[in-house]
Amino acid sequence: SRLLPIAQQGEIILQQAAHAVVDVHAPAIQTLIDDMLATLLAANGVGIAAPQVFVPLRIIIVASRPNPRYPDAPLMQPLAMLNPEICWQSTDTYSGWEGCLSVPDARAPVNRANRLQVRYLTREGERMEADYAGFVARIIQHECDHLDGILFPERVE
Ligand SMILES: O=C(NO)N[C@@H](Cc1ccccc1)C(=O)O
Ligand SMILES: [Zn+2]
Repeated sequence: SRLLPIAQQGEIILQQAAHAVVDVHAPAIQTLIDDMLATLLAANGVGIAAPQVFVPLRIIIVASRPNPRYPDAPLMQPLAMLNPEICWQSTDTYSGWEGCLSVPDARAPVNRANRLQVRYLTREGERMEADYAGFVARIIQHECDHLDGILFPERVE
């Protein structure tokens, strides 16, 4: 895997909507997923979206785990979600601290839905629907915002 450059706030790519992946099995898509994961781990991140590495595709990786930046984060296997769609989210929201690999040295409390249901394709092309809550649900909302060109400071009330 390669470490990819991470777009910083101000890059136009971060303000644009990304496009759906058509061929999940394309070698370039599989390589991109591997490189996004390597880039995320090297940055001690818990999530990343393809536009952050200058690729306007609807691919996110969710990889919560305790690390120096989020010591209380729950541990999960890193998960690539292709063409993710939040198909339901709870009306109850809760505030939590967020950061972004594209917005350096910024942390702010953001209100997010506490629970959600997301439909996505796995990197193997399998259609999934799953429920998430808490910090992992927060990461998913943060990453799906990137796919629509929204950065977390725009969510700060
Ligand atoms: O920039 C990203 N993701 O886009 N990475 C964030 C993800 C994130 C999301 C929500 C709360 C905390 C952290 C990070 O600091 O690892
Ligand atoms: Zn981000």
